[in-house]
Amino acid sequence: MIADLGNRAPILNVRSVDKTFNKGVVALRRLSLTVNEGDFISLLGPSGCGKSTALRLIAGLMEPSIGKIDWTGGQGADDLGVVFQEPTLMPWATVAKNVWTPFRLRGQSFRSVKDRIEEALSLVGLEKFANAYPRELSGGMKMRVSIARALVTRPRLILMDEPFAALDEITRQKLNDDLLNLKARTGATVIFVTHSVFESVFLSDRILVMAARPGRIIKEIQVPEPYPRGIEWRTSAEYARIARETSDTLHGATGATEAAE
Ligand SMILES: Nc1ncnc2c1ncn2[C@@H]1O[C@H](COP(=O)(O)OP(=O)(O)OP(=O)(O)O)[C@@H](O)[C@H]1O
Repeated sequence: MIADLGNRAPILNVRSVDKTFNKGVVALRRLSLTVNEGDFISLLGPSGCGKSTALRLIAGLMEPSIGKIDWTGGQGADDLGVVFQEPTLMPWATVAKNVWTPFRLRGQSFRSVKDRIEEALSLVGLEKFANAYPRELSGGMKMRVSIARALVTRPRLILMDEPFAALDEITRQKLNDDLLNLKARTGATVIFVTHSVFESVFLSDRILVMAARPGRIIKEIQVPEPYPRGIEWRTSAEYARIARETSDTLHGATGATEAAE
């Protein structure tokens, strides 16, 4: 996995997508976004604004009611990696066997992809835990296994749905640092769903702030700070300024929604 951040070709286009569920719940209205190779995009918004629905549509797990999603990747498991809030590991299988899952589902033997599994575990710093079982791991380590499982096929796009929300603050910051290191090493393109203003400003180069009822993007905030980012970025005046702007946008939107009720 060699980083090639010079290439910023568009790989995904979401074009004016609406998603309406049965009983008329409009989960998303006119969602449009373009994802370029190497982007780190956060979808930030309050509960119920359609973040998970947007990810599920992009993952092809459901169809838009209106609009179109153009994806230059194929439909195969190779092109998309998905990480959920819960690590969803199989408790009876070792770490390595859990990471093997996307290949196993395609009928590829463990032995034939052993190198790829080792590579993915090394990317998340768990190479020494290949033979451990999930019950032996901390919450943060379990999440790393889940990330390794998403990376093992070297996907073109990684979708992460609040992956660190259930972790304590210190572990969460550590995994944020590790995620950026991983991005630097692999050139990964990421769409990251979060409730956290601070996490979105630390990680992303673009933040799409969403509002609820109907779910929609209300503002795109650019974070022009170059990668790699570390503690200097987290404690800088510019980080604080963008976090403030993002927070104001989010609270303005929430206030508007509440006022409309
Ligand atoms: N399968 C479904 N059937 C009906 N309504 C749904 C379904 N899935 C989601 N919704 C509704 O669509 C809206 C958006 O839900 P979604 O889970 O995408 O929001 P979210 O921003 O990810 O929320 P959270 O941050 O709480 O996970 C909500 O009003 C939700 O109740």
